[in-house]
Amino acid sequence: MKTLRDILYNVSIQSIQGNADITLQALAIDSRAVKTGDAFIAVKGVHVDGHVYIDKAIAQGAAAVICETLPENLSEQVCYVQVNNTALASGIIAGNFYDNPSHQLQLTGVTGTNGKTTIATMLFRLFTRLGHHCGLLSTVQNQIGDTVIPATHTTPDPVSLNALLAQMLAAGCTHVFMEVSSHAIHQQRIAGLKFAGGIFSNITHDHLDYHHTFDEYIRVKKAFFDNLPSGAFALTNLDDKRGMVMLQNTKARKATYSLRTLADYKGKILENNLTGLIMLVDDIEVHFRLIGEFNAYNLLAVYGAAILLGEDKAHVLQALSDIQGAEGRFDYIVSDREQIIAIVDYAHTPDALKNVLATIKNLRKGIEQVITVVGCGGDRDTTKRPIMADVAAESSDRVIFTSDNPRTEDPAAIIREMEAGVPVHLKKKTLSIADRKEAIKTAITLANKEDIILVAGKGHEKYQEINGVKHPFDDKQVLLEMMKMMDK
Ligand SMILES: CC(=O)N[C@H]1[C@@H](OP(=O)(O)OP(=O)(O)OC[C@H]2O[C@@H](n3ccc(=O)[nH]c3=O)[C@H](O)[C@@H]2O)O[C@H](CO)[C@@H](O)[C@@H]1O[C@H](C)C(=O)N[C@@H](C)C(=O)N[C@H](CCC(=O)O)C(=O)O
Ligand SMILES: Nc1ncnc2c1ncn2[C@@H]1O[C@H](COP(=O)(O)OP(=O)(O)OP(=O)(O)O)[C@@H](O)[C@H]1O
Ligand SMILES: N[C@H](CCC[C@H](N)C(=O)O)C(=O)O
Ligand SMILES: [Mg+2]
Repeated sequence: MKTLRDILYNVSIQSIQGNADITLQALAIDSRAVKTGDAFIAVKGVHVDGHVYIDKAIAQGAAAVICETLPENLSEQVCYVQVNNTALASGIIAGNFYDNPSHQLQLTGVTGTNGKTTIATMLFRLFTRLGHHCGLLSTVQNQIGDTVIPATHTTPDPVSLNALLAQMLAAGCTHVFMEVSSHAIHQQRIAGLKFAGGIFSNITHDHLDYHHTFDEYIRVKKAFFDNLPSGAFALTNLDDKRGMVMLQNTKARKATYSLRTLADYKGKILENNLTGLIMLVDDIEVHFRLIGEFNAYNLLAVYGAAILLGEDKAHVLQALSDIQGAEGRFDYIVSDREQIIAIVDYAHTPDALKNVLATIKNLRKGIEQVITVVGCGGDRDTTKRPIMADVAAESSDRVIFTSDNPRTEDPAAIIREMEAGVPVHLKKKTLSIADRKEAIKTAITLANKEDIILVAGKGHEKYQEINGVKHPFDDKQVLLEMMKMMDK
């Protein structure tokens, strides 16, 4: 059991009112989760200021309150700790509460606009195959060895994050691979964590609703590398325009990967088709199951990180050769009768969509049509909508605009914003069907023998979020059912 004083180690404190030697049951950053004997941390959020819930937290039994501004009336039963920045403090406090599990694990973080889930998942699978006990924190799911724990975020809040790392350590894990989203860096969800390494995949247009400008988005991503310790490695993609910028101010050991220039980990694509990639990796020829140039980058990142974590080159390449990609990433099925290829992919940014469609173009033998079904999420970056629609129309023969997760927005309005991005001469290729199931059905109806259908944006997701309710929905399942029903 920890006391309040124990968990304040390394926290920059302004004042303490009350007894800091009380024993704490748990930590909560949400008043709704507070139970008797807990410490409540009041964090300023995007929508509300957590400080307004201090009284509610106390009414629910909070024994301690950590805040930036003290309430006017203080309760005698509660110890108040005033700090400069509660978001930052919550990471350090959560680390202390759970005995700083990241300090006893080899924790590798992956950041970038696209590829985080793929890289983290492949590292988890690779290191498991190499005989290590591993943990994974990703958009698709969290994992402690074979045990799956559903994920609510790409990077969880600091209390959940440290609790998960502690569980991983207790279960005997030595290596943990996690995605580090830009929201998490900005909101200090990773404060206090000790990383053994950081990986940068790429940075392109996304999340401008949150970060406002591309420069700010770059600055936030770079902060992850700025804060890595000197004993860690920082591995970057040399072929990304901002690859070196990310490492400009890092204290960590710098390393690079590239498909185009000299780098510490160098790759070359020899073949790229539906059976996978054949690549030269540091002059060794290897076959991989993943498809597409963008996955050649992901594979190089995984390879480089594995070597930097002390693994043997030959063992790594042998094991990596047999590993599959993450669920819902270029996940394809081929129909029995007409050999229609249907691909489910999580492309939800302009760059991801461009890459997936370029990969499909490379796979085409010539006459097949490419039919793309795509939507954009509600309550997210609105500026990517017309761009994604344009990308889809440019690189497909037919496009059906549909709903992704509308969240609190009107699906028809999102689709109209997408349609506005399609140049006049491409309009005849497109149609709009808000109902995602109907849209997929229409794509199958339009498909002839050996055509390729891309269903983009939702990948592994098993639901569609409409007005706060998650309705069961699975792109791959819908494709399978519809193909069967229509006997294609
Ligand atoms: C925009 C964003 O990132 N929001 C995150 C943020 O919420 P917020 O700032 O809106 O919080 P708020 O509602 O203003 O509340 C402020 C504080 O008051 C507390 N509160 C609130 C209500 C109450 O009754 N009692 C109470 O104590 C809240 O717990 C919070 O600490 O802090 C919350 C607690 O950590 C997160 O759950 C929430 O994620 C929301 C649900 C979300 O959708 N986030 C997405 C955008 C996100 O983080 N995505 C990235 C991935 C992106 C990618 O992969 O491309 C991710 O890492 O998942
Ligand atoms: N290295 C890459 N470069 C560009 N696009 C990629 C790359 N890797 C994957 N993609 C594309 O981006 C999509 C999302 O990939 P992945 O889930 O690995 O990324 P992510 O960074 O985890 O995304 P999120 O931010 O949603 O967590 C894939 O389905 C694919 O279309
Ligand atoms: N992690 C990303 C995923 C977007 C996936 C897409 N299906 C959507 O709902 O917009 C986000 O929260 O922005
Ligand atoms: Mg992810």
